[in-house]
Amino acid sequence: MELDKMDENDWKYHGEGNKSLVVSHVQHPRVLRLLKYPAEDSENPPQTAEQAYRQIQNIVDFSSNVMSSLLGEKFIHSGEVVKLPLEFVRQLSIKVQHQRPAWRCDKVMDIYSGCALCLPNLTSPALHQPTHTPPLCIEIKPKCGFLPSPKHVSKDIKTKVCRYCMHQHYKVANGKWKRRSFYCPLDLFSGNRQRMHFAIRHLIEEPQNNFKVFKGGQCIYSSKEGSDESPDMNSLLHHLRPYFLHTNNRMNSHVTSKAVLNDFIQVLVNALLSSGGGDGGVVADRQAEGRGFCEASIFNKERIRHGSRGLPSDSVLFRILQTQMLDTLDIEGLFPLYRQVEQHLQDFPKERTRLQIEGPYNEAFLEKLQKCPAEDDGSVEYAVAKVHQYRVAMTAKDCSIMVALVPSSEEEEDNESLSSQRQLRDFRPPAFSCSASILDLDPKPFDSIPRQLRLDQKIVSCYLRTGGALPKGPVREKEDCTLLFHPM
Ligand SMILES: O=P(O)(O)O[C@@H]1[C@@H](OP(=O)(O)O)[C@H](OP(=O)(O)O)[C@H](O)[C@H](OP(=O)(O)O)[C@H]1OP(=O)(O)O
Ligand SMILES: Nc1ncnc2c1ncn2[C@@H]1O[C@H](COP(=O)(O)OP(=O)(O)OP(=O)(O)O)[C@@H](O)[C@H]1O
Repeated sequence: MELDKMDENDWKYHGEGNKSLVVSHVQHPRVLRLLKYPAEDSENPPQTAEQAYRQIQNIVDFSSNVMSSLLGEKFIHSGEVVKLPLEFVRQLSIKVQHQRPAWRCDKVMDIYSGCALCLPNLTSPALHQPTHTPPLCIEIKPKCGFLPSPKHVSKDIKTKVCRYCMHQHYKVANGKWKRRSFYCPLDLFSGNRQRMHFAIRHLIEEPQNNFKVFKGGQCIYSSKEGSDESPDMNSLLHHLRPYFLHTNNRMNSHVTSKAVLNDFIQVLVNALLSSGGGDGGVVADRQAEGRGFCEASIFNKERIRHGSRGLPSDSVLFRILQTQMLDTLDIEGLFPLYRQVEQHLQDFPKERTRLQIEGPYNEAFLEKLQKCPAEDDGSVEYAVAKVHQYRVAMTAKDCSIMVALVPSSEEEEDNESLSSQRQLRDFRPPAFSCSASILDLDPKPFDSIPRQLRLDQKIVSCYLRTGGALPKGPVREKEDCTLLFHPM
């Protein structure tokens, strides 16, 4: 990228979250991720260019030195900080403004620092030689996949109903989303194919900010926040159909919509479970302790035909779950330790640096959280290590997975078809090369912890007030088998 020859016409709006706005290059497979600030700060940027540069460098360091070691290098693309001409950034901001969703416009793109994070465009993968059919990329923000231990929570409901399912009630009550999603992260992280299939079907039905589909780098399926309408599933099926026309080893143009959707979900489940040659060990403790099933999930436990096999030990979901589970105390158990650290920093402000509260996110930081004593010995080191662990777990609870499905080239498919005809008489899944990456691995600020506690309390009390009635028995059998199809 020639930084002195940047032209806003080479870039287009790609997407955004709460903290950053992403533009993609029109020709090369890369994106720029720019910081956002609250709109009221637009006249006076809240930090200097040097601070913005440091913030983005911290993101790179946290991703490459800390999260990469916990999640596995093969899933991580940390990118690099780039300095951009200010005029380019200003023009870019004007260019993308009209494409931004209204509900994200309470924040503005940073046009002052000229700093951005340059990353590979994970929606334009080049795993194989280019094929005629564009790759499909599926972005899933899975959220927290386990229930907290009863030891640390004050409300029993937290050990029965997962945070995501409770949060849905709060989000609908506050108008963030019009409809509740029946996706449950504990089903996705179960490692049980039926439960995972079920979870993904509910992500498709009500994607919110947890599910998007890209085709050839373009977003073709996502929720529009605040909109009354469900996303257009017929349009999604229309896009997916050409990828899933093979049944019984034959091209079949009469494949039903249901079959297309089932095949799509099956390929996605396979990609999420793919172990990349690992030993296939399983997450045992979460299941055994009863922390892997949420009572609000509408998946009927009795439908599990085969016991859960757990997640393969180097699958992307396993690595994310293990990292999330560094939160061993729940926010309620962690908060007193946070207060202890806060008090210590008030008494000894210089300790902030030694304890690496705002980084640097280097090997020493990783060591601090990995070598945390098993028991609370009352030391500030213990408290800091638990806070660091909690923050890392927060990042893992808020990251997204990008699964790339690249159709095999026709030549490869022909060869594969010959061998698979010998092996599989009745079903040949579509041939894709799959890969998974993890995105949005920013460090969560130390002082975001009190907000976590307040939000936790609001979510639980809202759930107990409005939605606390758990589904009774094996309910919604019908719902868990039926997706709403409209004639195409
Ligand atoms: O607190 P949560 O679980 O609602 O997560 C926030 C996300 O909300 P979600 O529930 O996924 O819609 C929220 O996502 P949205 O803005 O709702 O798309 C952010 O990811 C936020 O992270 P940050 O403060 O921008 O670093 C997330 O905040 P953190 O708690 O991870 O800091
Ligand atoms: N490397 C990438 N390649 C392709 N698309 C990307 C990449 N990074 C981000 N995106 C897209 O941009 C969107 C916003 O990015 P990201 O999730 O990093 O923003 P954020 O502001 O940190 O989100 P959050 O709301 O979770 O804080 C993502 O949902 C994804 O669709």
